[in-house]
Amino acid sequence: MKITVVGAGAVGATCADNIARKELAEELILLDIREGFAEGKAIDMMQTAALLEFDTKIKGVTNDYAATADSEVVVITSGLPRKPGMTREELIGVNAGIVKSVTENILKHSPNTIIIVVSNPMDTMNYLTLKSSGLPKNRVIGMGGALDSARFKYYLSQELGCSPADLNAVVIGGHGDTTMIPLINHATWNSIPVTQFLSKEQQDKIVADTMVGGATLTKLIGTSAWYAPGAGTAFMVESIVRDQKKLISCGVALDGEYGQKDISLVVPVVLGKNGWEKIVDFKLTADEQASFNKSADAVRAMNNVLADSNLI
Ligand SMILES: NC(=O)c1ccc[n+]([C@@H]2O[C@H](COP(=O)([O-])OP(=O)(O)OC[C@H]3O[C@@H](n4cnc5c(N)ncnc54)[C@H](O)[C@@H]3O)[C@@H](O)[C@H]2O)c1
Ligand SMILES: O=C(O)C[C@H](O)C(=O)O
Repeated sequence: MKITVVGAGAVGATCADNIARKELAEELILLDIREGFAEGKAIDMMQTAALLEFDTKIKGVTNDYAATADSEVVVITSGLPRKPGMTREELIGVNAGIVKSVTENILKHSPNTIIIVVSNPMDTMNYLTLKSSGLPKNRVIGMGGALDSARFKYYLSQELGCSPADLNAVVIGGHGDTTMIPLINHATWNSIPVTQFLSKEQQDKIVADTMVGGATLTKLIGTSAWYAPGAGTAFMVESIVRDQKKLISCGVALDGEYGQKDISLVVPVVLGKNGWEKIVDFKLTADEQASFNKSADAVRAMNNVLADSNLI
């Protein structure tokens, strides 16, 4: 198994670190545009191999796409992160060009790969990759829901005083401060609805905190988060390369599912060796479906920027 991570910054390096620790690949290429950066990060990580006892061989390269040839999975994290006070959507101007050119270069050497898009604004960057790569839709997957669902579980566990691992909780919609939809009415604590243990006020606060989870960390840190984003991406990679068929919220192309078409939005999908293999219908209430449609409108408006800029 060969995996490539593009972008050796905070998220890309953390994702690579998680992939190596889990030994998800024999060969892991870390690629960045900044001279020597990925090489340095890769050597630093390889120097943990003796301590952490993993066998994955990590190699860093500067813009050398030939080194990525025949990767079975490629993770794209290249691009600017937001600063405090910014929305993810404000990154589109710079990141769309980066994601498009990275995708083109990757496909020259790995034409049948599975691409996981992390760069923001993720819903629109995943749509761009779907449109510009020509890959079958099941092989283009956006990371956002895995992270947002983990954050949702964190906030629920804090309020319930329980282990996040005992929770089932899912976020769908868009990966934006106002477009994500934490499905609190579907969330359970070892199969008991969490709504049985939380007041309406507590529920509303958990939902609101989850939605601005990324912005909260950006304000605290000064740039956006990377530990949970890197782990969330590796979690998806693991389900694909081990063919685990885990049900994970991911950004995927919708063709009528959840009432939407010609858009990438986050919905629960089964992830396995073929990429996303099945969209699972959560049977939304009328209110949840209305929120989903509103998120779709907002994401579609961002997607239109791509056409206006001749990127698709
Ligand atoms: N989808 C999510 O849930 C999620 C979570 C966290 C971060 N992100 C996004 O991921 C991206 C990366 O975040 P970060 O914190 O790692 O940023 P970072 O600045 O630490 O790293 C980005 C890296 O991309 C590299 N890069 C830029 N252009 C490139 C190109 N053309 N080819 C190869 N490499 C290139 C930079 O040199 C840099 O090392 C941002 O857009 C951020 O918003 C998304
Ligand atoms: O918040 C950000 O801009 C980065 C990422 O999308 C996140 O949710 O952590």
